[in-house]
Amino acid sequence: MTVLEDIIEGVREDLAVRESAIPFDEIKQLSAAATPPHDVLAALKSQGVGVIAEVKRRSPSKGELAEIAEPADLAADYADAGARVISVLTEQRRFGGSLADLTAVRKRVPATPVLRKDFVVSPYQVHEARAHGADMVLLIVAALEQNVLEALLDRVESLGMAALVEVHTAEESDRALEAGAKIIGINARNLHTLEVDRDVFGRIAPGLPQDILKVAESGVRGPSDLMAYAGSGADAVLVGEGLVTSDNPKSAVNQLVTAGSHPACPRPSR
Ligand SMILES: O=C(O)c1ccccc1NCC(=O)[C@H](O)[C@H](O)COP(=O)(O)O
Repeated sequence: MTVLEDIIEGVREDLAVRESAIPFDEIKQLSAAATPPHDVLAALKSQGVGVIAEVKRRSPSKGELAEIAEPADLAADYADAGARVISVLTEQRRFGGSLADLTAVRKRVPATPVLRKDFVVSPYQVHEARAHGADMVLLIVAALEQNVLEALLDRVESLGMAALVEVHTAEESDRALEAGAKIIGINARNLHTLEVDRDVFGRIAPGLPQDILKVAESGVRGPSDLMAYAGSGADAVLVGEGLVTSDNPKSAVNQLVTAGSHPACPRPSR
């Protein structure tokens, strides 16, 4: 069993518990009653290379990263420093996240789009994301059959949210395009082996259509990594570990935002 398969097995077990506590019809009603979502596409299309800043306590690859007693405080720092989107890892077993984290962040940064970063395999989780205030949902191509990917993408967009469709290979990027993805995240991390290869972005991004928003995920440790991804066509970078392990996460985001809007930073070619 690969790391990704192991994570998804746990995600399905936890999901079954939540589904028995709150039935599907009820979570649908809660999602319909939530405050309308932000326009994430518009936020990501604004000038320069954007920063998606992640609330990440721990990970399968690195173990404990940061305690993060108050995820809302961290998110407020990220937003103040100019992050375009706040990513909240809600998976519990391997990342130490929760839907309570998502709710707390949503409340604290009402003007900033929020991504539910999880291993979404069912429409229930999409409604759950919306009910807890998410504007964007991660869909991992490697974790989903094509028909399921397409149905989930439809569901996300029908609720007014945006999908970050994550790929790691050229074959997966073909599947993402086939499904109708508008925002494609190219993850440097192979979720089966956990190996990080920053060159994956540069191999896949140039083959994607110009109008697709391209997000470089994983392995950003500072402004020079952002600049390198920008040079290969990134519209935004998604950063977790480099921020939560910093002595000053707010300043770390600010440095990335400054680099992403600097005249020397390669421009996204939209
Ligand atoms: O981070 C992991 O170890 C990991 C393992 C298995 C599945 C997903 C994993 N991470 C999710 C992510 O994609 C990252 O949190 C995100 O891209 C930020 O990466 P980084 O800046 O390197 O923390």
